[in-house]
Amino acid sequence: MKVGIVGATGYGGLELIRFLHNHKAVERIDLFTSSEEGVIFSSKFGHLVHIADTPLQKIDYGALEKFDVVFTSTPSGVTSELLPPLVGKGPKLIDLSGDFRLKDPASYEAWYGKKAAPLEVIQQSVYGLTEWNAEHVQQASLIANPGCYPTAVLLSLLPLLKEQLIDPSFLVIDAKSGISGAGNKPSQTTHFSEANESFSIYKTNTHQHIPEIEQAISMFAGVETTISFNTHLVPMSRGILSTSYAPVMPGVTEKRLVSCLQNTYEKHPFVRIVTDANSLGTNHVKGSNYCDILVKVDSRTNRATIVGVIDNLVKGAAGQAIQNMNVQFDLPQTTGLDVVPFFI
Ligand SMILES: NC(=O)C1=CN([C@@H]2O[C@H](COP(=O)(O)OP(=O)(O)OC[C@H]3O[C@@H](n4cnc5c(N)ncnc54)[C@H](OP(=O)(O)O)[C@@H]3O)[C@@H](O)[C@H]2O)C=CC1
Ligand SMILES: CC(=O)N[C@@H](CCC(=O)OP(=O)(O)O)C(=O)O
Repeated sequence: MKVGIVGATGYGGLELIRFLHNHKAVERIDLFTSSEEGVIFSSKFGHLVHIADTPLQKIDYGALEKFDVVFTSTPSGVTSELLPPLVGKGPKLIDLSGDFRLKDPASYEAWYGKKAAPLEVIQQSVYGLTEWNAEHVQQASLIANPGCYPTAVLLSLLPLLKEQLIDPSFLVIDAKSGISGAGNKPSQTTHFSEANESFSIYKTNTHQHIPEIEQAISMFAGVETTISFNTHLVPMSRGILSTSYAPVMPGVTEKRLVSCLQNTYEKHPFVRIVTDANSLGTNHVKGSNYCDILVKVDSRTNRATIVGVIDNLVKGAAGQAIQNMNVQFDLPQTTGLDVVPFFI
């Protein structure tokens, strides 16, 4: 199939190229830019010499319409305007940004501080958390790829919430991310001299992923809840680790929680349930499409500690997008990671 990537020069776009280059179903990859038309892609990214030697192209609707799949890996606020004219025109659209995730435009505007996409287009979008929504993803023409934090949080919590094994009324989620989660433009907080040897909280109680997580818990677990969710910046390149705390329902054992997770993800190749905390950490998932999940019950408080670990660029962005493409076209759940080297 022929694939176009808008936002190819960003971190998500670079990982998409790495995956797609070895994907058996992909015969051609075209790369689009809003700022560097004509620049030979590999001249900017040495690890892609001989792999992506094509020039960056200007974003053009006539060209985009001809692809089988178009990935948009742009900052929020871009695709809400760019994609509506393309929906239903031919290519399957997989958007990595937050622009089509929230079903309520007022909620998007409140949390993102930007104008929402038209309601009729939002209504057509399907939330692409592959492990939980493959059936709908298969039919969709516009897929809203989940955010990075929501991927780690939801994959680890949804099974336990759906089976009513933990109490949704007191969910506390403490999440940490590497710097690449913030994209390739340094800001004061992500600049090396600020982030290195530091550890900081940001967007305290106001993170835009709060409504996305609550919406997905309602959608997939059938539970309405208000979460406490906070995010922290860790001086590492990539990776997310989220630790959630919730009271365990009366009579539920740790064994029951573990088996619920194991049963849910038995047929999902990219989720691993780990039982030993020593084998859990962002280094174990770097560059991979895995989400690792650990659950332990604190016997003193009868609260569960639920940990989800992903590579935010891969499981949270590009890899999840490729999984969505595979599901849409009924392709094997492969990623083709082996040959193309890492950038970071
Ligand atoms: N980084 C991560 O871990 C994750 C990111 N995401 C989401 O994926 C999306 C991409 O993230 P990421 O790759 O990190 O972002 P980056 O900031 O690294 O890259 C975004 C790219 O978008 C292009 N771009 C910027 N402005 C515009 C515009 N107005 N019109 C068209 N293209 C534009 C730029 O390329 P050019 O100048 O060449 O046009 C830029 O390289 C974001 O929405 C992010 O929230 C989701 C999950 C994880
Ligand atoms: C470390 C860091 O800054 N991470 C970003 C994640 C951005 C993201 O994925 O947000 P979208 O929902 O807009 O796609 C953040 O916390 O805002």
